[in-house]
Amino acid sequence: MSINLKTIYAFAREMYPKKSIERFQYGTAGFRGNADFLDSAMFRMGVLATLRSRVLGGSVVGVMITASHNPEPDNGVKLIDPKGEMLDPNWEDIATELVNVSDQELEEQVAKIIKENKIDVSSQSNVYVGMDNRYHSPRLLKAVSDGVIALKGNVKEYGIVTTPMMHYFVVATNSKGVYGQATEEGYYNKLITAFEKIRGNKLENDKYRNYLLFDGANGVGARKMLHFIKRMHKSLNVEVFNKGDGKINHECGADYVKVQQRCPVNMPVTDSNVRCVSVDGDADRVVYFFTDNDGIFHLLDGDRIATLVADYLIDLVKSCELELSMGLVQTAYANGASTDYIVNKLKVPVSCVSTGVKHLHHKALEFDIGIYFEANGHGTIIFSTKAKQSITKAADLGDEKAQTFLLVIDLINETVGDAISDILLVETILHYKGWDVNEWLACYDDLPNLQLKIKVQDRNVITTADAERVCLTPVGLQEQINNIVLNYNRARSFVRPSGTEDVVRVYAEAATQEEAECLANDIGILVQKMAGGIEPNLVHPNKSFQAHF
Ligand SMILES: CC(=O)N[C@H]1[C@@H](OP(=O)(O)O)O[C@H](CO)[C@@H](O)[C@@H]1O
Ligand SMILES: [Mg+2]
Repeated sequence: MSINLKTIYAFAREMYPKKSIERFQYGTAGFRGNADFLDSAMFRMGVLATLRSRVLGGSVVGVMITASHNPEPDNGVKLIDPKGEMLDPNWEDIATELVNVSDQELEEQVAKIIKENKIDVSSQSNVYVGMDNRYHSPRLLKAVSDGVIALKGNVKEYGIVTTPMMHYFVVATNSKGVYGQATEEGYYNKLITAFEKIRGNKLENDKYRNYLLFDGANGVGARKMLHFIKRMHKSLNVEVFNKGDGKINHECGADYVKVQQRCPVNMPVTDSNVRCVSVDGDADRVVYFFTDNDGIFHLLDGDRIATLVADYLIDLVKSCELELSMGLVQTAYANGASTDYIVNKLKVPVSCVSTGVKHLHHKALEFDIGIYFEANGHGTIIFSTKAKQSITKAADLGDEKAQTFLLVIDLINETVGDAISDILLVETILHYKGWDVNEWLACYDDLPNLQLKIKVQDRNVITTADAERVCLTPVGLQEQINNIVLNYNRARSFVRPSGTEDVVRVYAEAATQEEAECLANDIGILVQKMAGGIEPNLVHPNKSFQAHF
């Protein structure tokens, strides 16, 4: 097979010309931005995925088209490496260069990647592509596929799927079916079979009620949840809201509920103490919430899920009498109270890494059982080969707890955070414990906290170290943050440039809600002053925070 690189240039010039002069950066989760300007980046990512697969001996590489929690006009693209991980960091740089060259330079740039990585262009290449349900996703999916075809790679289109489903399909194929069947039906079967076997026939237990309200964020998660419901024989009674008739993520979804700390729209949370969940636009994150007898909203976020899961897995390991190392990975956004609870009560070591699941996943690989969750609800659990082998051995010897443990592993999408798999896991644990939401909430008290977004001229003037907890530049900013934090009780604050939006994020937590709000306000004003804020009224001096989000 010979490849004429001129076809790439012709394609690019005629069908996918570069429309934007703005520099793209492969960020926390790939390229993101207004969908009108992404066609060329999509085509080029199709080209790159083909080359990446060739470098890796024809293993399947995935491409997911989604802008996750971003607003409706945005879209994005990220590549999935063969074991389900995010793209290799060296290739993130290659991707950034490829997306930013002009149409005229494209042919030469592709030739350079081929040469530098010693790619045999006649070798096999296999790329899977999937997309979320944004109206511009089909157009962008075609651009990715055309990129693969331009380099004579094989492309398989999965249509509308969640991000974690794409990761699952990639791993299932590359593991030659050991991880599961690489079809939508195979995915549902794997999770539902494990869930229903663990749950058995008794659907309610003590205070646990078999009833869940599900906010689908008008994204792909809603329609996939409906597929689950159809196949689940009522083992989980779920009602789905925000199914897709409104704008994606608009006043709903996991990001809205977590950041605004309030219920999503169009969800009748009238009964108190009913478990509710919100997933984000591509269903890789989930947060729980409920309103209590006084109508007060309570959030059970990624930190809560992580602690619930850790507690349950510690019990399973103990009852199977296994020697396995366990670690929990968080980011600086984790609530300080959750970290204290994990270290002091659960006695599990905690690591703090930079934002973005690729960092958490990487760290979690160091443990036999690595639990990782971002506070926003994005996370999963991964098990080492040693862990799986010793649990399987115990199960084969007839240990019933070990048999349950294997089913729990099957229920978890180890390839990446998966909102629906995480929900099924949380429901399994709450059902096992016989808990309602109040018992779960009572594990520890969250420190009040707040996030602000500040628009600045160039967010990259802020650089950080120590898992983003310390600002290196602008010089002097960190010292001033430290001084402000001293004015508040149990306080912590940090700032970092977002990797998915053109903003600087401010995080603040303190002993009381009022203190957290004042602290966020002080730090926000400081950032505006020292990092070139462009909308001075974003941080309102009277501490009314509505305007910031
Ligand atoms: C504070 C926050 O929630 N940040 C999110 C957000 O990243 P930023 O780099 O903060 O924009 O999107 C990422 C991708 O979905 C997610 O991994 C991360 O946790
Ligand atoms: Mg997402």
